[in-house]
Amino acid sequence: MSKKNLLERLNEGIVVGDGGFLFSLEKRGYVQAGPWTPEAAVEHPEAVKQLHKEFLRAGADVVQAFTFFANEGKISAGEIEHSSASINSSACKIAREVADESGALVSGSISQTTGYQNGKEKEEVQEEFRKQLQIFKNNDIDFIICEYFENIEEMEWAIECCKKLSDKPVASTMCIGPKGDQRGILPGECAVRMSKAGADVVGINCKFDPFLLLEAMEEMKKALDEAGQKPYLMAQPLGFMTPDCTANGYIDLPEFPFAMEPRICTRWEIQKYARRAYELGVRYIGGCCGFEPYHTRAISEELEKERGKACDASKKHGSWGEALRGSTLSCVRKRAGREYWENLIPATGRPYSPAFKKKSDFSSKTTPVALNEEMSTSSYILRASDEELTRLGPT
Ligand SMILES: N[C@@H](CCSCCCCC(=O)O)C(=O)O
Ligand SMILES: [Zn+2]
Repeated sequence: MSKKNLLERLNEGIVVGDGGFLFSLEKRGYVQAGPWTPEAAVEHPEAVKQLHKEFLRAGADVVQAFTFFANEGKISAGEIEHSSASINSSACKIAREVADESGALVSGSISQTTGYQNGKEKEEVQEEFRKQLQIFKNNDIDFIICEYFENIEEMEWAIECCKKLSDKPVASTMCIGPKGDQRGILPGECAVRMSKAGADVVGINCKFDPFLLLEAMEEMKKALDEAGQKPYLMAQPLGFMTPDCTANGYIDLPEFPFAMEPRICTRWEIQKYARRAYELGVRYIGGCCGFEPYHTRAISEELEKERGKACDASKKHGSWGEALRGSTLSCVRKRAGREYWENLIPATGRPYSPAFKKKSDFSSKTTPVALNEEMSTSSYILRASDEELTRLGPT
């Protein structure tokens, strides 16, 4: 029996996405921060393969081939001995090999280009997309993701290429928050334009924490409903908390990229995100930078009933920490269960770690989007406003 495609699966329910490959592999020494290019698909295929397997074990329904930023502009700009074509081809083959072991879907991903950032014409920018898309076609990937676009115009160019070159489903996610794209085009208009350009699935990935991202997704849903557009909704947020970021998301935080650890989401925050995303009507629920396999497991566990299945990695993890009842330590046994973990506000362990960044810590001049004005004028933003606390929930 043939495998159900992306749209058939979304029509039936939830598709769990995988997580952040660049950040995960950078920590393991296979990706260089800065260029953030995926030559590891050729240099260390076993590392890429292992990470795919771990996300699948954690419940991912999709193997996103490691082709992000593998366009010619990015690859030729780096000191990389491998061609864009060889990286894309190797990434697709690794993804297919792993996916076929479990019936998961394989996606290829294209992303924004330096060409567009440098003002190149539409035809030149689209030629970069076409080269990657042709390799995806040669490898018969199951669907295409256009991800991490800061400008809706370039996203529309990318979707146009996908629709011309391929009959596969197209998912498109901008990397924007509540303030919209780099030209200030708001999330709602971006969503409608992605849908009208032909994307079957629209949403947001990266740059913002799960809760800020869902705020922007709410705007998308409202605008799509008003415009009578009915694409599926997709969310792949950061696995970091960034309520104090600017309109440019985590990139502007002084901690990016090598001191994000105090901001890592707990598995319980991800369960809260997965529930809110599902209740909002998002049906492709995954993660991006900072998302490790245990975060994906948290999505799987929160939505286990809705999905009608548990993930393999849950065999080593009792729901809401129930497995702690097996601890020899009575103080740990007491922490088994939802009541404890859902209400814990975790400390960072760093006495001087502020809850939020000082306004002067930001490289860009834009004030933090997540906080209301009176909060962002204080020298130290030591606590969230009441509205922030209710929005972020008790944890
Ligand atoms: N599918 C990709 C998405 C990466 S999101 C973008 C990270 C680049 C940050 C930068 O440009 O500095 C992944 O899993 O890593
Ligand atoms: Zn990302």
